[in-house]
Amino acid sequence: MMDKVRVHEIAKELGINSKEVVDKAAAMGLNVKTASSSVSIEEAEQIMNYIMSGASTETAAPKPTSKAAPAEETPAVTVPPKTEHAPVAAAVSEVKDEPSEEAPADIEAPKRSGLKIVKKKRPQEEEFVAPVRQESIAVSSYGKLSEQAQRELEAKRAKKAQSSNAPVQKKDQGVRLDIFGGGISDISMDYEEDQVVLMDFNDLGGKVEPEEEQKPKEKKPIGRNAGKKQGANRNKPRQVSREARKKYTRDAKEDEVITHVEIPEDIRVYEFADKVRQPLSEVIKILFNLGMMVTKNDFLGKDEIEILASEFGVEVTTIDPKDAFNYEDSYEEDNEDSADLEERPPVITIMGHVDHGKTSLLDAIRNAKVAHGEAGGITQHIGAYSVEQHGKLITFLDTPGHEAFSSMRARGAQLTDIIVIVVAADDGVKPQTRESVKHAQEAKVPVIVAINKMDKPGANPDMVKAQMAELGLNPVDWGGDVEFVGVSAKAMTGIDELLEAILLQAEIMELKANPNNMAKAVVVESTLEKGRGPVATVIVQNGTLKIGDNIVCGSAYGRVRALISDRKAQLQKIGPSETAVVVGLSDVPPSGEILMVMESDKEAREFAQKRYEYDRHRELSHSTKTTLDELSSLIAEGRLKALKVVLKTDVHGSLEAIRSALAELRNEEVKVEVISSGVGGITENDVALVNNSENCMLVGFNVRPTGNVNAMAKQMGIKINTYSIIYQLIDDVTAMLTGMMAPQFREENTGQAEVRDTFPMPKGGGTIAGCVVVDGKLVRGGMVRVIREGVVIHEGDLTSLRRFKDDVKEVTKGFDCGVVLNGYTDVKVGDVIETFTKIEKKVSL
Ligand SMILES: Nc1nc2c(ncn2[C@@H]2O[C@H](COP(=O)(O)OP(=O)(O)OP(=O)(O)O)[C@@H](O)[C@H]2O)c(=O)[nH]1
Repeated sequence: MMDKVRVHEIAKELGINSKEVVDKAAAMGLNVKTASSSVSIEEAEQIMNYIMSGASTETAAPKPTSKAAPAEETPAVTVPPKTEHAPVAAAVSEVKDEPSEEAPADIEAPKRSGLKIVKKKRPQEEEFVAPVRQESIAVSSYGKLSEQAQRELEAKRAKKAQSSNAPVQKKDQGVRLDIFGGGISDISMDYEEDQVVLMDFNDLGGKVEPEEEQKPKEKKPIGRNAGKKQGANRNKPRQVSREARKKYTRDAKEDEVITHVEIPEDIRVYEFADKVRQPLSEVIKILFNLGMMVTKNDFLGKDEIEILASEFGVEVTTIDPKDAFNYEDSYEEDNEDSADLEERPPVITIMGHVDHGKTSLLDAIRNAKVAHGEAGGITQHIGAYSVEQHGKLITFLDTPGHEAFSSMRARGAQLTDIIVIVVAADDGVKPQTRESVKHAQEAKVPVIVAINKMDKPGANPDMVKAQMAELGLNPVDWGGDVEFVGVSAKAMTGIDELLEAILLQAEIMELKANPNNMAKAVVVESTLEKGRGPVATVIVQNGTLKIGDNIVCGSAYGRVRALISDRKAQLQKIGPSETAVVVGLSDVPPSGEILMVMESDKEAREFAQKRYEYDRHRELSHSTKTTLDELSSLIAEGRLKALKVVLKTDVHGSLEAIRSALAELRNEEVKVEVISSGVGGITENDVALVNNSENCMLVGFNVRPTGNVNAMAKQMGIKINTYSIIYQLIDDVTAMLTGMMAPQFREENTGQAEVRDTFPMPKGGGTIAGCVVVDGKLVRGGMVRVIREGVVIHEGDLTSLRRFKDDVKEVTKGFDCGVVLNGYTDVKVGDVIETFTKIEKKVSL
């Protein structure tokens, strides 16, 4: 039996928002605070009556006798003219979705207002609005509706079909309502309604007499608004300003036949409402009814858009807002047969398991080649470098392996031509080796295997070959197509062979680019440098990047002021597959971003600006959309213990890599929450932030705190954790997280004894169980449980364990003993007593 009604149900019934109902109910003196507060049916009726009539039960016009019919069932409002109270009330029940001031059904004004209210949603009924799409499922580029949504839709459609057959719809009845008692321009439609106000030419007999609309303004309201104050307060219940009404009226008139809209894929609730010219509350209501709680700033998903489109009878096509700043599309790719295409150097990424020698190999290659190059060439770490082998260049990406590679791939920047997988000859294939192979296979990038540490006595290249062959990489000398080269980064052997193999592979691939095109490059690493500002290491994919070029790079733009090589040489230009640090950007771009040369400074600036606005827009409106199901998991999430981290790194690549690694450190109990992160040194702000947060760790990667920051941290008792190896950082954070986890225990049973007899203790002190140990041993100091016929009937402590009259620590199998249980006397002959200890387990993530 339902004898309570919730506020939101009343609101839904009335088609207004819950807050209004709460306010009204409170004004009536009812104890109603939120949308989920409940009231009795009588109170609900009073509230509804009050809201509809603007008067409380005592003063209101006679109550509608039946519950208001759903709005959909009343496409044309039927208010017979010149009728008094009761019919007015009936009319009220039919137009319950109307705001109270909109349909006063002014008895003295029903002459020839020449207006009628029709439902916009039913064009087949109302020839006035014929262009409105009737098809309920809008054609769109989106995927299919979810099953549940589909069912909801079906149900709604059935309901609609039913209601459209209802006899109340008599379009030619010539229904007239004087809305607001004003002129046409003043006529408004409730912004929560889907009705449009149209001239009713039937009633006017073809003559429009707008003058008549002016008069009722002064007239005394009768009917729903009868008990209400006049004048300024007349429209109070809905609080819709005249301007707002005008606006909606105007919009409605202009856009009443919206059948098709173009929307961006990422559209928020209020933007969608605006686009389809529907009240925001209506959009929220529809989604709410489907169990989706959204706020106006939430982004809509594909299914939600489908549902809404169908509800509003609007066809929706999505456009990509990113098109506005997608400068990449404007790049004129070179025709494959173009005579301008020239051979370009290969770009190599080295991957492999930790400690198998990636860094050593990169260094070995670089050192070997630098020594041949400019004398004393001092190299700097810039994230990429080129070496020369027999007059041919090879560019190596020198970034935190997988992560940088993945993040670049995620951004669609396929930069790497060949992947060199390093495997230690003495260690063989390990988890990260497999991961590297997987990466390469997924990206369809050819692989060369460098078997490193060949200098070690335990080196076993055949083992490596066999293991790699198992992963699908068959060595050339075994009849496969993958080059395996034995090297030693330490002894500097095999380096030339490796470079030869790379060049050979590159030759097969026929890598080409057009050096005469405008440059298109990919950011490998970026940072903010003192004195130079934002700098980005780029690798040119096509064209030639020159000093003075106008460039755009995501939301950054500028002019190339300097190009610096890894050997600190100032360059004038860099061609395809070449790398350099670019100075002159307005901001630090993320790795993987595409840098492109533009015709003009203005063009570059515009693209960057649009991108900046887009990014900002997205950032400001983090979606808080949740379904009811998600809500409970969010609540559960709130119970998660979070280790907060403030993270600073030297370059963007590491920042992204560490962030994503930290995000993975979680289980059902603990997680990492990076509350602030950035590229650059640790600042006093960072220390202050950590100081103000609970469970917070300050982490720096390849950055060191300076004097002031150190002093401040010391004073506040904050530890600054700095690292230069990602794995150590992750290990430390993992240890911290583990420390936050609740201890877990493991039980260890020590033994069981059978109760053979029981004796009452002197002075009623309990029961002594005379037992024989049948398995293991009974021990004192641990826990005990009593088992009767296989069922545990008691668990607790052991008060005493005795052999004859002596207290003992333990009694082993085959011996008798007396056992007294703490607070438990109901031991019976035949019970089994078991002692056990709880051992704390080492928890791990
Ligand atoms: N004997 C021998 N040791 C090597 C060789 N190459 C690297 N090592 C040693 O192996 C260890 C790991 O080398 P790294 O170059 O740091 O390995 P990595 O794969 O870059 O490791 P991460 O950067 O931690 O992923 C170091 O102690 C090196 O000195 C080699 O060819 N022979």
